[in-house]
Amino acid sequence: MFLPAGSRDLTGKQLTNRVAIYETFQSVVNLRNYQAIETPVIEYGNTFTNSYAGMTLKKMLKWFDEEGEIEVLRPDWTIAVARALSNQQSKRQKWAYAGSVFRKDHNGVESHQAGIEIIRTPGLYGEYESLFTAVRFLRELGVESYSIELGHTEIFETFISTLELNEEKASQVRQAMHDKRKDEVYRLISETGSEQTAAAVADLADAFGGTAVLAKYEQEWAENPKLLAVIQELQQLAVSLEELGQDVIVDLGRVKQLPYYNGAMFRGFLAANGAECFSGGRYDELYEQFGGSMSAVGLAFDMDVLAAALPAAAKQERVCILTDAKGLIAAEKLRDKFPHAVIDVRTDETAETYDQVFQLVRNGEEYEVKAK
Ligand SMILES: N[C@@H](Cc1c[nH]c[nH+]1)C(=O)O
Repeated sequence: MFLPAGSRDLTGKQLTNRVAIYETFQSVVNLRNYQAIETPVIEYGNTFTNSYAGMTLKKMLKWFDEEGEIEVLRPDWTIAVARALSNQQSKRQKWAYAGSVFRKDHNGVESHQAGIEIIRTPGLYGEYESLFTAVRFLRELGVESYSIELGHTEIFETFISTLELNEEKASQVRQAMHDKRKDEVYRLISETGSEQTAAAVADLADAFGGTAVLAKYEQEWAENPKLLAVIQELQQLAVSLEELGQDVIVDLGRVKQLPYYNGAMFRGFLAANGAECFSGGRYDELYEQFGGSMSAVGLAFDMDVLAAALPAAAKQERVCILTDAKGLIAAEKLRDKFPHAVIDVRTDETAETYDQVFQLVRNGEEYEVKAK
């Protein structure tokens, strides 16, 4: 039997690690007073494709329902949670979730996320809380070597808004910028006539690295209150993370990879393999579809990346109890003697390896335990 392209079965370390990681996530968010939320796996496509959410149907798993409406498998938690919360009376600010998202990309179709969303909080509270939760969670997992990258939607968008680009052109520039194809960025923008903006945006493709980049652009944009405010915001976040002992990098040329972001954006990268283990940002405008903008910030961890990166859980003692079918009850009782061991009760021999093997031998009505 075959699976559709992109679907896969999972066993072993990757799966066991993921379960353990979910447990750590639950305990971290419980201790920070997050409220759990779960949304259905099946939703209307429009929830994600409307002009506020901005996703495209192309990569979603979708079909028509009997009324001809497009339904999709949850392609994004953040939008689904916003929809759900807009129907709720709850005044809670901090929400946490865990489960699959479905998008067709190079990694397949299903990925596993655990995330947080923080709404209705003042100032930079949402950014701090998101980032601090990430730091705490990764520390609890024993992930030590990673960098947090800070970016901001309003740098690239401010430059772009001064140009009259149609949708198609704007998305080409965005893509070229995302791929850091500096020459292409310059070419596309200078075609519109503004060579000065073309040079400024192309330069942004190199504006990444350590936090010294912030100091450089603080000077460069000293006369531009909007960009200066962005730099100062990123500086505050960077300083707070560094105070917690965190390695911070910045990418001022970063473009939003999800259409709903409008503010600070952050990502976590594992030092070992450069894999992105979390990603998030501010998205106040997504809530405008429910009447009025609202402070909203969050991030989601890639549980598959984390599961692959963690070492296998510490080995537990493995015990095998061999018995005949009638001895199963006696074997069950024997478990109490090994409260922390992994115990396999078998009625047949096996090639699996154990630290200890016992045989239950019938002696009248009783069973005796013999070491093998
Ligand atoms: N939903 C985003 C992560 C996120 C959570 N909150 C804000 N952003 C993602 O899938 O990458």
